[in-house]
Amino acid sequence: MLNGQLRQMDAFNFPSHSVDLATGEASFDYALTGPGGEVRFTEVITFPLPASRPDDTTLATFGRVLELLHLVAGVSYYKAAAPRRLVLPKPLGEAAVALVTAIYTKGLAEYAFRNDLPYVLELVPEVPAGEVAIPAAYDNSARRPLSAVGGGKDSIVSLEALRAAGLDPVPFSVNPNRVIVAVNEASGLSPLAARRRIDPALFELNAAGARNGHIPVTAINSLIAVATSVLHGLGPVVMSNERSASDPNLVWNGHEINHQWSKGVEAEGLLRAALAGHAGLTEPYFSLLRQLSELHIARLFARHTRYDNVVTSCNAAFKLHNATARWCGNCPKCRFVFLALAPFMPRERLAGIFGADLLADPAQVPGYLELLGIDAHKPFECVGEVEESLVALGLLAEQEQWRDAPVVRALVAAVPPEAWATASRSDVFTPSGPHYIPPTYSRIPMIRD
Ligand SMILES: CC(=O)N[C@H]1[C@@H](OP(=O)(O)OP(=O)(O)OC[C@H]2O[C@@H](n3ccc(=O)[nH]c3=O)[C@H](O)[C@@H]2O)O[C@H](CO)[C@@H](O)[C@@H]1O[C@H](C)C(=O)N[C@@H](C)C(=O)N[C@@H](CCC(=O)O)C(=O)O
Ligand SMILES: Nc1ncnc2c1ncn2[C@@H]1O[C@H](COP(=O)(O)OP(=O)(O)OP(=O)(O)O)[C@@H](O)[C@H]1O
Repeated sequence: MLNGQLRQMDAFNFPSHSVDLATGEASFDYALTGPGGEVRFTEVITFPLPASRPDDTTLATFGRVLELLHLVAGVSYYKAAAPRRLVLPKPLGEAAVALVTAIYTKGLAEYAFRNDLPYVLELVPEVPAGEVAIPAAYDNSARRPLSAVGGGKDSIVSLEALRAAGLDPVPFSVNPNRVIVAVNEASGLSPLAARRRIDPALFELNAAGARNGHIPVTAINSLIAVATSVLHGLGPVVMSNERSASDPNLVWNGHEINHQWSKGVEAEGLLRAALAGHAGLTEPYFSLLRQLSELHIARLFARHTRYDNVVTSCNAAFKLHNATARWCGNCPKCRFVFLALAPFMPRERLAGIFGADLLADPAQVPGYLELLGIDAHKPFECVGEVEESLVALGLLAEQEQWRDAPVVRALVAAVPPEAWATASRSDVFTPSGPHYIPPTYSRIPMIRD
């Protein structure tokens, strides 16, 4: 009955949104509509409040960022039915329309692929005609950066690079769980946090068999971070999205399918352009690690020992329900991060961080073959390129502490001779590719070595 009703939905709408500046609580309303009626949702995001009320210009900019957030955060609810019409609430400028279009097509590409819904990749939002007010310019580029912290190694590398450069970062997280709280405590810095409450009705629909799948969560977290930064009179939001996040997992019906699309450089450019065009923000958001490979970031992370007891990159620790305490030790991300860190730290230290030595366990071999491109496509997870895994394996084969580990031996034997030729150490450790790092930040020495 429920699914029958959802399948009849032909449009996704954005009825309203509001914010209460006394509590910091913003509500975002959504509706799936069709001949069978409508299903409504409300997402609530609670922003941390600044010590004093911001001036009107700041509040106007904050309001504009919330308008973009309303549109982008709708993906979670759109995906429960995937109707063919996406009906925007009011006229919108070109850059904002480009962002919204990409979020619902490229950001939902893995979802479209897995649910076999090719039309999702070609959605065109319906935008009401009319004038769009031009925002006042808002330049916060010289203020303290807000550094997004996800609990994993990448954001720790950024936080420490900003701190070492004297830029006085403020750590920021959405729904900090135990891992993130512990990472912030280990940093010794005073963090800000926003609370995001997905409408529980969505979980009920999921349990009843509604369409489900991956969404571009980084775009949502990024806009919440930008809104928080504006509200608190802070500077650019610094993300830790790496070079390989821009590379697709596979091509389907002529479209690239990228699990990490909203961490990629295309999404970063679209988000920046929409924030400039719609909210007047001149330097809102960039990834400090954009030109670095995962392996390069792993090398930088190995220099910091203060996070060893808390750092966790495994996605299972970040589930909304039934999260693991730390590393699950049996997923592509755990395997990849273990392999990436192994060349740069003592074996005991790495086993201590993970609570297990993954390269000592032969049961891990099939998963590693996948990462090495020997089996299937790149997994739908936040893992580096095949080249990075090959370079890491090559480095391990040269080290006494690792070369005889059962998994290392099995993998070295399994990699075809021609595959090694595609793995260039200098490519992996030389920063490259497009980026939006502003000059003050691109001079940070730690990112350059
Ligand atoms: C933690 C995780 O990996 N979750 C993905 C998983 O969801 P699951 O049901 O196992 O657990 P929950 O995350 O608790 O989600 C419960 C339901 O809520 C829906 N939902 C969640 C967050 C949200 O913002 N919107 C939602 O609608 C979700 O669909 C669940 O039904 O599988 C889901 C289906 O494939 C994924 O959508 C969940 O992914 C989370 C949104 C998530 O936070 N994932 C990140 C760890 C992640 O994958 N990051 C990527 C970057 C992707 C990007 O482009 O931004 C990465 O690090 O590579
Ligand atoms: N809950 C969150 N709140 C704010 N930012 C987040 C959150 N989760 C992830 N991010 C940010 O999103 C980006 C991508 O997240 P990702 O999980 O890849 O990074 P990470 O946790 O730093 O490192 P790792 O790749 O080791 O997991 C990073 O900049 C990260 O800081």
